[in-house]
Amino acid sequence: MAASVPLSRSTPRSLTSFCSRFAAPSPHGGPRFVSFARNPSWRRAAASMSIEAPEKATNLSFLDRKESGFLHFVKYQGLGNDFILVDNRDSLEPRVTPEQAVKICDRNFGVGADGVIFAMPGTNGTDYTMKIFNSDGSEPEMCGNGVRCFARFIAELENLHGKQSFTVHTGAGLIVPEIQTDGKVKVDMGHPVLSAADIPTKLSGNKDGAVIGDELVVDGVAWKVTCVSMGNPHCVTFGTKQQDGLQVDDLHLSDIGPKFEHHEMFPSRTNTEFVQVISRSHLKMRVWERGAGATLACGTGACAVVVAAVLEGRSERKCVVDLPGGPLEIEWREEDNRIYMTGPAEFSH
Ligand SMILES: N[C@@H](CCC[C@H](N)C(=O)O)C(=O)O
Repeated sequence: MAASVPLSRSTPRSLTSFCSRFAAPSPHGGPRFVSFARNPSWRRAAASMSIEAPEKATNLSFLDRKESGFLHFVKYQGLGNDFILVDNRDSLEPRVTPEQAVKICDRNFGVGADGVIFAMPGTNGTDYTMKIFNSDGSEPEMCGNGVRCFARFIAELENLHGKQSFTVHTGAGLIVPEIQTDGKVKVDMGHPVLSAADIPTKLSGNKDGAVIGDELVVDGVAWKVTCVSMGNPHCVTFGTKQQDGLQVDDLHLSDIGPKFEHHEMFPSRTNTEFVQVISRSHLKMRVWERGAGATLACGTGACAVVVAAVLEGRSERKCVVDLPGGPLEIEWREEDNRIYMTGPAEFSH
């Protein structure tokens, strides 16, 4: 998306008033994204928004303006899961509140995105901290597609080229994305968490506390579910008790998704993945995300799907997972119990 919003006196009233509601103060007063100037496509598609129409003529691009009251941002997407990225490297205080994030993410009255991501200084010895708000303003622990976008954003901000790797502190702990020479990003997503209490789910689980192929009644239908946390909660299903073997294209996601998300068995709500097995190394899924609804892709969801498929004996540990926005490569390594996700992350034009 070319989100260029040069506000002027002719700016439509609706846009001006929208901007006024989420203009973020600049604590240091300096230009935030000086590095935008390096990349011509950023200069076109990166945007800033202000509470007021500029009065004075200037030769500077609006991206380089120093006035406080501008929120500078860019958009990235990973397989169509799209995010507004904000340079927050000077502070652990996000420049945008959850309420403002809801407005910015609105696809009709705002910029439109599945979430807002902040690039913050590192904590606990990491290079950076990633914070994210969902489009409903809630704050998830982790975001797989988001961390790939985050890595590309950092590389652009820091003017880094070629293979690069960072340590990123997230609500799910340490995450390590590595930009590959082909521009894709491979992410060490850490270990999956299987204990019901930690996911969290009230489903009782087996003797180890894991919920694998358990029954969950949703709207009178008994689904078979496996629950996995990738830092954030996931409920994965391959079908109902009656019908094992979903045709995911036939699902009415906006009907069934919210019923899983808000089910009483998930005290922190849940992301839900509906999965079709194409082969033992090829899965197809649709996702209903907590706090964002139906999205085109979910990285943590794709990881959870492979873990669930392995635990249910449906797939190998290395799979291609097809999402509506495209494929991700996922591997759950036996040697170290870590999950590796590889996929694209692109600047939104
Ligand atoms: N799309 C993300 C997940 C974003 C967070 C999720 N909605 C939640 O609330 O847990 C991904 O790619 O992992």
